[in-house]
Amino acid sequence: MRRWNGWGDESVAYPLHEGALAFLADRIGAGTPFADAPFDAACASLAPSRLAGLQPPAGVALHTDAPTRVRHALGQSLPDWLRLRYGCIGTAPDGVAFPESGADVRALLDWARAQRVTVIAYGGGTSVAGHVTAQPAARPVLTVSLARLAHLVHLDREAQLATFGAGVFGPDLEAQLRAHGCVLGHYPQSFEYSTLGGWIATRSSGQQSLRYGRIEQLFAGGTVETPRGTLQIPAFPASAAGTDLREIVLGSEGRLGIVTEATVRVSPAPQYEAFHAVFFPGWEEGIAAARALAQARAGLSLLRLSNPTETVTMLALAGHRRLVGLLERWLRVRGCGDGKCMLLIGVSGTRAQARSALAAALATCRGQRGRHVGRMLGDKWRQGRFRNVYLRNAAWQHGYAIDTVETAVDWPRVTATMQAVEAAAAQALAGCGEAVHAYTHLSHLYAQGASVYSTFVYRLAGDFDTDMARWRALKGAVSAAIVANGGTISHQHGVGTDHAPYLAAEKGAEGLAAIRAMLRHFDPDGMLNPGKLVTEPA
Ligand SMILES: Cc1cc2nc3c(=O)[nH]c(=O)nc-3n(C[C@H](O)[C@H](O)[C@H](O)COP(=O)(O)OP(=O)(O)OC[C@H]3O[C@@H](n4cnc5c(N)ncnc54)[C@H](O)[C@@H]3O)c2cc1C
Repeated sequence: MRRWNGWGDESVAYPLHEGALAFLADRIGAGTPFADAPFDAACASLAPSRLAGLQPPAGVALHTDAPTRVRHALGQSLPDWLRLRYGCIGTAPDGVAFPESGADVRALLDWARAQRVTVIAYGGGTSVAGHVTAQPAARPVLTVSLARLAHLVHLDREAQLATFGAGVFGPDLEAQLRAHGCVLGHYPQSFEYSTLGGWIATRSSGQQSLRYGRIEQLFAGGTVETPRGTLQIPAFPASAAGTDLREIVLGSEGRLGIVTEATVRVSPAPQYEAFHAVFFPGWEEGIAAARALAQARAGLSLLRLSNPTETVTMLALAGHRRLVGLLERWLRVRGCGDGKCMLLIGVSGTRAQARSALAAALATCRGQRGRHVGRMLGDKWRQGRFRNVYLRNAAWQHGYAIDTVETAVDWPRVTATMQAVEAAAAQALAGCGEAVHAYTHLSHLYAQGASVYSTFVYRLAGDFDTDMARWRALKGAVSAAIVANGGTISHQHGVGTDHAPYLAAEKGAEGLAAIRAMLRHFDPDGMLNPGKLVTEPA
């Protein structure tokens, strides 16, 4: 069963070992564990449903019970966690509907418009930017879960196109494709619990986007039910027929309509896949190699460069102290001591393609004094790629919060942005009398620049207001640092509520006005997910 107040399946634990706890205590002080609010108390705190007793469209399941409402009230951002863990749910949907077809979604939107009900589309609820949280509103709020629209509708192997119900979760989507020898290749870290519709609506990016592309490249067309009517977007290999309507659906965050079916570009399953690790003496060498590899368009499936603090942290959290100790001694005599950086390199395709891409990549790395250490760390990363997220649960149990931010900037600004974000986090938490353990990796690499992804670990105070104040201080400071350095407010997590105040910095007044006008066209009454993406001007 899925955890109601944390990440993932209740039966999966990813404990922090003694060494990892000592590592954290050394850097930011020992955490203090405290009890979470019980589920029953969270349910009891909800206001009565304003949809109870209303008759939904024929044949559509509408649940107004408190447990279902709590389970669909919040996403996975740190403020969402604070509200769940402390039992301060606040606003919750008045009901959750489970349509089983596009026609059900159409009927729900027509019904909601007639009843003056606000509608929030809900995929997997893995948003980390406040996307699925109901705003305090005079109107009742209906969350529409796409969980029952999860099937492979059509597969055209010749055209390499697959059409799915938009509520399909990552593992189910890949399993249905694998049965036909295909993959989509979209692997966000939230893969286990995020959905195709959510990926499209938030412009998501998967860990192997270097090979398969971001969701923008994978989304070929589909069906969107909007309050005004049905938007059907056909899939063409390419088109010069004016504005591409996919672009207005991508990143629309549930404000334009509900994606019911999506057609995606699939690939034959790779025959071979491997992940290798290379260490560099320092950041300068690592980033030079990473940039050269990205700009060579070298046929790799993954490049992920950790800065020195992240490298140390990953090695400390890995356990296996003896093996890591041996590795570090081996690296030290080869010039990679304190300050070393780890680069993960993924190769996929036929064995011959993978071997030749890897050989070329390692030659580039050697030019920057990179030391190839083989596949062991890469294999470990692959095993843990969707499991490391469970560390958030374990850290919380020991009194630590983990939060992340991400942006993308051009190469000349990558290092300065990384440093500014980490420094801003340290300063913000120092203002709260706390220390932060901040570390960064470049998660997605392009010829033009890279995504800069920073993680922050800091102590929880154990009460809602203080922890919310700490998060606000941190989030405000790092967001301001991103904007000041010319970064986008989000490379992959979207805007939601948490990033909305910073959107004007990159869209400008005219850009925001155009987005608002476009949303108003499809949703004239403003009934879809208000307060997300763009706020209405005062
Ligand atoms: C631990 C963790 C790791 C993550 N790693 C990544 C990562 O590597 N890459 C990445 O891109 N993101 C990542 N995310 C963020 C998150 O998983 C993505 O934003 C994801 O795309 C959200 O999908 P979802 O199905 O959970 O959508 P939800 O959270 O349910 O919804 C997100 C938004 O999309 C809208 N929406 C959902 N479905 C539809 C639909 N069918 N039609 C219209 N609108 C819809 C919602 O209304 C909402 O505004 C991570 C999140 C967590 C918690």
